[in-house]
Amino acid sequence: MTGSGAMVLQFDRVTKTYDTVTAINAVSLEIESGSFVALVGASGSGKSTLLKTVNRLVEPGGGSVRFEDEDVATVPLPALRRKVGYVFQSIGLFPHMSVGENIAIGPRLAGEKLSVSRIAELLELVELDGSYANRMPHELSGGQRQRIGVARALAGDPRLLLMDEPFGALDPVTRDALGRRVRDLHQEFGLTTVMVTHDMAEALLLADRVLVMDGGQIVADETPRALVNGSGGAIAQGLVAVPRSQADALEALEE
Ligand SMILES: Nc1ncnc2c1ncn2[C@@H]1O[C@H](COP(=O)(O)OP(=O)(O)OP(=O)(O)O)[C@@H](O)[C@H]1O
Repeated sequence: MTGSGAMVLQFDRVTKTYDTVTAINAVSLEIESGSFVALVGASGSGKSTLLKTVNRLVEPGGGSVRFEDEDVATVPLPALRRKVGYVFQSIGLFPHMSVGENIAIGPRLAGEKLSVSRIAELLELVELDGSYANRMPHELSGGQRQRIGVARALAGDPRLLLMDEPFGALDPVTRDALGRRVRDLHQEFGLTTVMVTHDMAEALLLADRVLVMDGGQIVADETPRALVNGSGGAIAQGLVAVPRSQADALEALEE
């Protein structure tokens, strides 16, 4: 369910242009505290670029992004990145650091040392035993690495979680389990979560609100229920048609 009603993120006519490509075209958008928002759309529609304007991996050419009523352009980067957890597909664990050191890297860069018990606690949040802290990244499966990515994103006690195709490289069973775990953590910690995904079924099942991007703009902004019931326009419905036709095909196999 959505949260308190306060707006945690406010995009005001945010634009980003690369040479001749307008990756984001004057996007204005507000995201409510406690909501779980999925950002879907075709490849190249601007999803990742929009997400990265929040933690300033991308600096917009125009417009502004406000996080908790502060323009992110004016917040010192370490403080911003501490409050904003970030999980992405190629999780980028440092190969020569143990799992524990990888989890603790964000706080360490901000001058804080995480205790062994805090690292074990973070591992338990993603359903891994505390002993994983001593492993090296190459000793993990892809799903375990992605769990470490989530633990690392939570290490700074963020209030906002940004996820860019976090489960894209995972097998369907792991993907489903980790998606539901993240949804539970979102609820447990009262986070606001924005997740980029290619998978409309994942968006419909995990999010409270689904934003559809096309050509650098948001062309639909609907609840999953409204999308399933036909709202959102042609582009959104084109994306909903994929899981719908798969569900129909499965049903047709039933005896
Ligand atoms: N660093 C960059 N330099 C030049 N063009 C870029 C850069 N980053 C993104 N773009 C372009 O901006 C547009 C939007 O890219 P973006 O990565 O935001 O799309 P996306 O919807 O996240 O795509 P995908 O689903 O494939 O990850 C694309 O046309 C892309 O080629």
